[in-house]
Amino acid sequence: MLANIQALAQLCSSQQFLGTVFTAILVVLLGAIFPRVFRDKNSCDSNGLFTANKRFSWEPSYFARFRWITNAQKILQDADSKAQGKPYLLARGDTDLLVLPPALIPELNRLGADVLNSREYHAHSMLGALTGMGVVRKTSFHVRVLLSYISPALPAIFALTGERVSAAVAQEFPRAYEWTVMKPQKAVVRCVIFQVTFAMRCVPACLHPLLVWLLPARWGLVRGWRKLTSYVVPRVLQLKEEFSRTPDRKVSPDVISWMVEAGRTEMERDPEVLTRLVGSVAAGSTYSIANFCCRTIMDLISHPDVLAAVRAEIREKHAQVRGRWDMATLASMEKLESAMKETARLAPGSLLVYSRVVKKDHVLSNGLELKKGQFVTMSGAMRTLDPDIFEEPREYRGLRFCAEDRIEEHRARPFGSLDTDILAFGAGRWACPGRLISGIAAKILLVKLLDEYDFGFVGNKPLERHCMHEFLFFHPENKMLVRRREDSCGVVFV
Ligand code: HEM
Repeated sequence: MLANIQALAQLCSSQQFLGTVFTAILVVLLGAIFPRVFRDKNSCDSNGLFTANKRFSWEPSYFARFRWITNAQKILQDADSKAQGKPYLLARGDTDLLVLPPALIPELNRLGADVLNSREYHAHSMLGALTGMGVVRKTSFHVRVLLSYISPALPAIFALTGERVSAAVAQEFPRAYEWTVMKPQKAVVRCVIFQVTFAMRCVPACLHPLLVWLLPARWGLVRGWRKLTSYVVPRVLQLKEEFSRTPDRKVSPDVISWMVEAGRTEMERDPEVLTRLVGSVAAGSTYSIANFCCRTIMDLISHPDVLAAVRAEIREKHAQVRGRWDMATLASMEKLESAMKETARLAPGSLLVYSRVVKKDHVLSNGLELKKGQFVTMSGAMRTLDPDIFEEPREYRGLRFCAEDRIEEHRARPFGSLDTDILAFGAGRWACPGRLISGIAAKILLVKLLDEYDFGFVGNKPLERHCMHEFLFFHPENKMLVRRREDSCGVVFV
C-alpha cells in the first residue's frame, strides 16, 4: 500500500500529489457523511454471486475505490482463487463489474455489438469526458481504419517505420559508451492523458468537473489537444478539398489521409471528430508500445541468459540477411517473440481484459443473466496464471514458448495475433485493432535497442512493476543504466 502511494506521489508532480491527497481526505469526509451519494448507478446485484472488494453491503463505494487504486492485483488474485473458475462480482468503486471466466470467450465472441459494447467501456474507464477520448463512444471508425487501411499497408510502410524508429532511438538515447543513467519511458513517450486518467480515477465522478482543473496534467492536455487541432483540422479540410477535385487520387500513407479517404458519413469526415480519433489512437498506441517494450527490457535485464539468447538470435539473423532486415526476418525471431509473450503474460497492460458494457439483457448458456447497463470483464490472470496451461505460471521463463512441445503453436501464433492463453490484445471482434502494428513496431524497437545498447539496473536494484487501479505500467520516473554497445550489428530495416 505504502509503495503504491509512493508510486502515485512519483507519478504526479508535488502539486498533483497534494491535490490528490487533499481530494482523498475530502472524499473520505464527504463519504462518511453522505455514503449514498458515492454509490454508483451502475452497481449490480446478480443473485448468487459473491462480490469481491466489498467488506459489507452498505460500505460506501469509495472504500472499494481506495483499495482498488492501491491493491488491485491482490484483490483479483484472492477473488480468482475463491471463484474457482466461476463468475463473480467486483466492486471497483467507480462501478461494479461482473467478472466472467475466460472459458466463456468463444460464446461471448458470438454476441454482436448490440449486446456487448467495448468502446463504451473504454470511454468510461479512460474518463473520456475529461481526457477527450469520449469520441470513441460515438464511432468505431478508427477501428475500421486501423484494421482495413493501416494494418494491410504495413509491408509498404515497414521500411519507413524502421527508419523513423531508428532516428528516434538515435536522438533520444545516449551516444556514450560509458554507463549513463536515463529514464527510458520518458525518452519514448510522455502521456498526459494517462496521468489525468490515473489521478482522476482516484476520486468519484461527481467531483471530476471541479477537481480536474487542479491537475497540471489537465492543462497540458488542453494545450496538447489545441495544438493537435491546429494541425489536423486544416489538413483534413485540405484533403477533403483535394478528394472532391480528384476522387481517385493516390493516398499518402498517413493516418489522416486514410481517414479522410475511408470516411463515409458526415461524422467520419468531421475535422473535430478526426482530431479526437487521431489523438486517442496516437496516445493509446505510443503509450502501450513504449510501456510494453520497457517492461520487456526490464525482464531481460533480470534474466541475462534469456537476453544473451535473444542477442545471439539477432546476430544470427543479421548474418543470414546480410544486415538488411525485412518483415520476414522479424517474423522469424522466435526467441525474441517468446520473451515478448512471457512479459505480456506476466505483466499485461491491464489486469482486466475483455471489458464490455452490456447493451441489452441476455442470458448465457450457463443460465447467467447479463443485464442492460452492467459492466462485464475478465481477470486475465485466470488464464495467464493457470498451471494447466503454463508450468510454474508465476515464474518468468523467457524462452518457454520455444520449448519443443510449444514451438509449433508458438510459430502459428506470433506476438501480434490473438492468443486466448495470453490475452495481451484481448479477444474477439473488438480485440485490439492495433495488434499487428504493435507486433512490428515493438519488434523493430526492441531489435534496435538490444543490438545497440546495454541496459542495467541502477545500483543493481531491479525495478518494481508498478500497478495503479487495474493498470500495470513502467513508471515514467524509472531510471535505468544505458550505454552504447561497441559490437552492435547495425541493423537496417528495408
Ligand atoms: C503492446 C501494445 C498494445 C497492447 C498490449 C494493446 C492491448 C489492447 C487491449 C488488451 C485492448 C482491449 C481489447 C479487448 O477488450 O478485447 C486494446 C484495445 C484497443 N487498442 Fe490496443 N494494445 C496495444 C497497442 C495498440 C496500438 C499500437 C494501437 C493503435 C495503433 C491500439 C489501438 C487500440 C484500440 C483503438 C483499442 C479499442 C478497440 C475497441 O474499440 O474496442 N493498441 N488494446
